[in-house]
Amino acid sequence: MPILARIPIFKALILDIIFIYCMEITVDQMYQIENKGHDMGFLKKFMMENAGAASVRRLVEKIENIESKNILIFVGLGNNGGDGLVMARHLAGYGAKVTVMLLGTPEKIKTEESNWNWSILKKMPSVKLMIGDSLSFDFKPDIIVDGILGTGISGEIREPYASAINYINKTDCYKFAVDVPSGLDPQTGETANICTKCNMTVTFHKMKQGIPKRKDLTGELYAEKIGIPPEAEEGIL
Ligand SMILES: NC(=O)C1=CN([C@@H]2O[C@H](COP(=O)(O)OP(=O)(O)OC[C@H]3O[C@@H](n4cnc5c(N)ncnc54)[C@H](O)[C@@H]3O)[C@@H](O)[C@H]2O)[C@H](O)CC1
Ligand SMILES: [K+]
Repeated sequence: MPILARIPIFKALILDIIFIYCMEITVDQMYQIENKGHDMGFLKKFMMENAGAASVRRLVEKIENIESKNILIFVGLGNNGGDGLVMARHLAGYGAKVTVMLLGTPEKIKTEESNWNWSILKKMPSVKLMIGDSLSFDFKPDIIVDGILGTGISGEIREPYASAINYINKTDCYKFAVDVPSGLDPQTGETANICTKCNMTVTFHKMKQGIPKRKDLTGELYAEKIGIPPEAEEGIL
């Protein structure tokens, strides 16, 4: 054993570092765990539901009088956007004034679980749905939810996501990131050409290695369980 590790305070520190490191996983491991959980029968739509619900719980804990707030939710066409759609439904349940801005057209939504959530929102007049790339709104948001890009990010940010990220950064309000601020690579902690700067970030299942390196962009940071069976980690972690 190295000399320093024999001194109790250093031993505790080394154990702490090992513990924190083990708690963090790679993005690739996250996708493998998610797929294994899905194959076990815990479907991705349930994970998405829990991700959106856990995010809303954190937001409601943080913001007083959520029912009086104008909340603008930007959603991308992948599952990060799907989590944003779930949040919209839950926030409407709290009585908040919710507007969803889908960055694209509904036919381009990429996954079954996101489509499923979009189709529920279409039956909910309590949530205002907008599509396309216009960034003009007839209200001032108190809160913006960034559900644009998550673990699926690759390369420089393309339109219309880039303009939405710029809009978020120049708007003065509370900003909440779903899973990871859009533009931040959750594996490396590096940013693309642009990235949202948020007040709170809720990531799912376990912390991804790059995210805690960028507390300047995440704001308050939490990792929330979303119901994936621990057995889904077997052979992966
Ligand atoms: N961790 C979990 O168990 C769960 C995570 N969930 C959420 O799902 C996203 C990951 O979803 P995925 O569809 O794989 O990726 P994204 O939503 O991040 O987007 C992918 C989509 O975006 C386009 N894209 C990629 N890079 C760019 C770019 N630079 N510019 C423009 N567009 C880009 C591309 O077309 C991709 O297809 C995760 O973060 C969580 O939020 C689940 O909901 C629950 C389980
Ligand atoms: K995001």
